[in-house]
Amino acid sequence: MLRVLQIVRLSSRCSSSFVSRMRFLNGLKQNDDVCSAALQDAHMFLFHRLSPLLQRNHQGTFRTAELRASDVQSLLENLGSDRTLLQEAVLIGCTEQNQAQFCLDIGGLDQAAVEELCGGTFVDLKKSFFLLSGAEAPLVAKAQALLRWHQTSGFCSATGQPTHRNQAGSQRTCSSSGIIYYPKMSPVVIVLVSDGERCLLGRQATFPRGLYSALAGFCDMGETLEETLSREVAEEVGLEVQSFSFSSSQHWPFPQSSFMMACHASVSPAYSQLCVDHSELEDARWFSQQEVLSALQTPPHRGGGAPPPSGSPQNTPSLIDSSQSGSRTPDPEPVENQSDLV
Ligand SMILES: NC(=O)C1=CN([C@@H]2O[C@H](COP(=O)(O)OP(=O)(O)OC[C@H]3O[C@@H](n4cnc5c(N)ncnc54)[C@H](OP(=O)(O)O)[C@@H]3O)[C@@H](O)[C@H]2O)C=CC1
Ligand SMILES: [Mg+2]
Repeated sequence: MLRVLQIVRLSSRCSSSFVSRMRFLNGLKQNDDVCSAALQDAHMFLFHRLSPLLQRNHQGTFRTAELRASDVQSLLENLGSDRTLLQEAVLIGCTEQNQAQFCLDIGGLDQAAVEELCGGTFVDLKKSFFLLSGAEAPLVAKAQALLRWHQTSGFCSATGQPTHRNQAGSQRTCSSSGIIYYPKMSPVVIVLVSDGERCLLGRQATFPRGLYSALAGFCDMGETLEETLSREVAEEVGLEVQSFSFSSSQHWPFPQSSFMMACHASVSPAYSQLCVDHSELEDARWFSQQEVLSALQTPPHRGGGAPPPSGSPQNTPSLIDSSQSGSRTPDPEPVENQSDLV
């Protein structure tokens, strides 16, 4: 308790609320007792087999279900589950008021019973991205990535012995060797290539029909950002990048955790002839600014792979990189009709 007070005092002395929140979270990761105390009064994000629990409000928009740790404890009691399940919750952040936020996967419980008791629905993460606000989607993505990491990291890859998590769930330690494991993610570069007039988009055979996106690729061990970018563009479309600039970054939970770094790159118009590697991409093409603008104004097609809207589907992408659209929220409609992502 003394340690809790020390951390609260340290936080309150900081002038910036951002600094205060970061210090508070770091304290929870470092001290299991402090973290346990924060868990008792935390905001909880519930998942069922990695699908988040969403609730629909009066305006018809979706939000993550607002639950406190005490609500989850009552839920566990109601369903005859072990109350200690709450200890498996993983820290994902904190509110502006330094209220800890945790996530918990209750995949062992009856899904329909939990949905009825909580007045919500467990929704596939990809579909949730279309329903949640730009502020909530990244938090839910982070939560799912951490829950998945814990579910698949129960044993040490060096000794084969069980690993044990700290209370925050920010690391796991091998009980035999003492090796500490941290949540893993793969760095990926996603790049919009331009020849000064047009931009280059490609599609993999597995993409939903009509979807084109910027080129992307995993970083090889030892590569810099610019080396990955140049290699991927050379490998996938046979072009040599002249210059590039960093644009933004995003965590991407599909299919495993990636750290996506988005860049713009330019190639010489004189050397813009594409030589597509069809083992990687089904198609890649240059698109004019007008084509991109009209595609972005076309609503995403619904129904998981339904054909793009009529017009000139052979020449116009119906979705451009919708995979980066975590903050894009279409009009609410039945969850099962939301469009697919990469
Ligand atoms: N436009 C796009 O392609 C978009 C991609 N993304 C995300 O970016 C990621 C990377 O894009 P993608 O074009 O698939 O990547 P790559 O162009 O690098 O091609 C994927 C292949 O790279 C190999 N590979 C190398 N390192 C890894 C690793 N750490 N994890 C998995 N595979 C690896 C695998 O081939 P092998 O098994 O033969 O070694 C895999 O099939 C995707 O997983 C996707 O989630 C997101 C938005 C858009
Ligand atoms: Mg690729």
